[in-house]
Amino acid sequence: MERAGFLKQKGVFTRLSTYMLRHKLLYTVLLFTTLFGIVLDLTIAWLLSVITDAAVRLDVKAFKGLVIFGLIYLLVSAINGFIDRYLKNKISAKIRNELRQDMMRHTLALPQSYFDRNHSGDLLSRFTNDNQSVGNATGEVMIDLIRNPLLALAAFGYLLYINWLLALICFAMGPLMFLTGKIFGSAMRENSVRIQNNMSKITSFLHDILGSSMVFKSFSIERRLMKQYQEHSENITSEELKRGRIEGATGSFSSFLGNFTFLLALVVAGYFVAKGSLEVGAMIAFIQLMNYLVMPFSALPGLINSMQQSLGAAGRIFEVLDSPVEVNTLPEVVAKQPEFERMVMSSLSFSYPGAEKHSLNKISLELHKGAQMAIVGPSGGGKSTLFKVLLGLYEPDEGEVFINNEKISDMSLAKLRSHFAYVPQESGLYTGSIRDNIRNGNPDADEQEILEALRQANAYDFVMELPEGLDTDIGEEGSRLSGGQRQRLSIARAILRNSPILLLDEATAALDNESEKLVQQAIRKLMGDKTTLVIAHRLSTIQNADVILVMENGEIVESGTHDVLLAAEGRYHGLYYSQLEEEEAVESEQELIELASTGVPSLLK
Ligand SMILES: Nc1ncnc2c1ncn2[C@@H]1O[C@H](COP(=O)(O)OP(=O)(O)OP(=O)(O)O)[C@@H](O)[C@H]1O
Repeated sequence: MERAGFLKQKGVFTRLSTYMLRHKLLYTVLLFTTLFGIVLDLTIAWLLSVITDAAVRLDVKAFKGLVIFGLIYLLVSAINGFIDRYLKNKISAKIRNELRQDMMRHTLALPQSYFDRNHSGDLLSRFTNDNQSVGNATGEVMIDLIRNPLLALAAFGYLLYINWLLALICFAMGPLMFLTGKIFGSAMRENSVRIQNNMSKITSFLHDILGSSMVFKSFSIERRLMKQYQEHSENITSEELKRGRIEGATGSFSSFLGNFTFLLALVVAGYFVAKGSLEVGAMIAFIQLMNYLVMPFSALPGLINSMQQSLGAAGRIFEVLDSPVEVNTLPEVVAKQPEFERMVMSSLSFSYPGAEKHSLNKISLELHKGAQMAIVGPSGGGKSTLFKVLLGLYEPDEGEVFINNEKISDMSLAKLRSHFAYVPQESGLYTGSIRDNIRNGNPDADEQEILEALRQANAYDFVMELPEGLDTDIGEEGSRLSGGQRQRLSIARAILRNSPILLLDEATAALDNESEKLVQQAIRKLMGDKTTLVIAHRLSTIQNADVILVMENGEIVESGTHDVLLAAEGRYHGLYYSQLEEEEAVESEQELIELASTGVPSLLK
């Protein structure tokens, strides 16, 4: 187990070094400043001994030169320190930036199944917490891991030169320090993994909650959420407290060893000075050098722990980077819209990974240029899944889809998707301006084309009334707009895309009559003479469709025009009349409310 973990970390480190090697030059300069820093550290010990000896010898003349030397030393040391810190930060920032971008490029290419399986909050945590942690490893921690043993070695060499017996006493604690690191290291590693997992859970939780403030407010579940958050937060605190205990034990144990050796060596050094076999200056230099020997050894276990934490974080990032992608390079927007004549689905079946039952079962249909096809049916019938397969988000288990006689499995995903303009149920708008959102339909669209699309989508007037017009920031997922406004912007985006087939997933959320009318008008303009495949939840909107398919349990159980299906008195007939009854009930309820609200004041008069 332990060995497997070590091998895994070794693999992660090798992987991480490919990023580090891209900055060979910076690392070389950093190595130079580090080595120079060690020389500067030893120089201080030497300077102390020279000043002390000059003082003991009452050699006043020597001080002028020593002061000048000291000032130059301070200047050089400050410059070296600046370059050293700057380079560490620069390398770490650059590697973090590269990892972030690689991760984003990879994430954008991940298949839909990845997003269905993994929580977006977990991904967020890898983009932020883990990225930060890896940055530390490639800068500060990495260099200190190299610097500290070198400093200890150099100090040991100097100590040997001063007095070999003292040097050996000091060096004897080395193995003990490593033992400390080993004892506490594995506890620290396990603790880090638990903290990272808890961080990922809390980020996922926050992501869900903060993205749906209306839900928690309307359900008044603030206390419940607070309690759940408290649990998540306390789990992290309890692990952090454990970390504090482990770090405290590691730190105090290693500084105990360090101080013990230090005192021992000091007593011996004092004894040598008293006996006259060691100069006072040499003893002062020795005390300084002791610090350089003790400090790296006592810092080493902590550094190894930090490195392990960072490698854990890097492992989580590489896990994402190793997840299979659906495309090797991010697709380009296809500038020229493809011609479309006919789409055929033949005996298409599909089950979600791990699911026992088919979500699509032997679906066959034909859609011709200009035709308007509607899909209706009970919830869970497979309507959205059909769209997902068409868009190439999932591959069918059996059967094929042909567009103009070409198998979609032989097309690039970019080419396949260029056939469709998709209007999702939930609008799918992003934080940013209206202009940016509409342009996602066609990044090359000019101002006139954007305004025209807004006009056709019945969105022009409301956008122009906003203080910042097209530049208005619509908030998270368009939260500063009404439901109907969001839908009309989503339609404008699809209009701008101008693809031959329109995939329209009608919103289930009911809009008020006025808003509904505006959206319906926009949809009609969007459909125009376009080939349309629409998932319809309100059957009243699709009575003119060329063909209506009724889907149930992944199968097409009925198909035909509105009149034919009504006459057949089958599933569609049942769905249609039950919805009609519901709508009538809602309408009469609304009439009663209106009557009540207009009637009450007149009674009061
Ligand atoms: N990501 C998924 N993983 C596993 N099963 C899924 C997934 N998405 C949908 N399903 C299942 O596939 C079946 C068809 O779902 P689908 O979303 O296509 O239905 P739908 O007709 O669009 O429903 P609705 O009208 O409610 O949107 C359902 O049984 C559903 O539970």
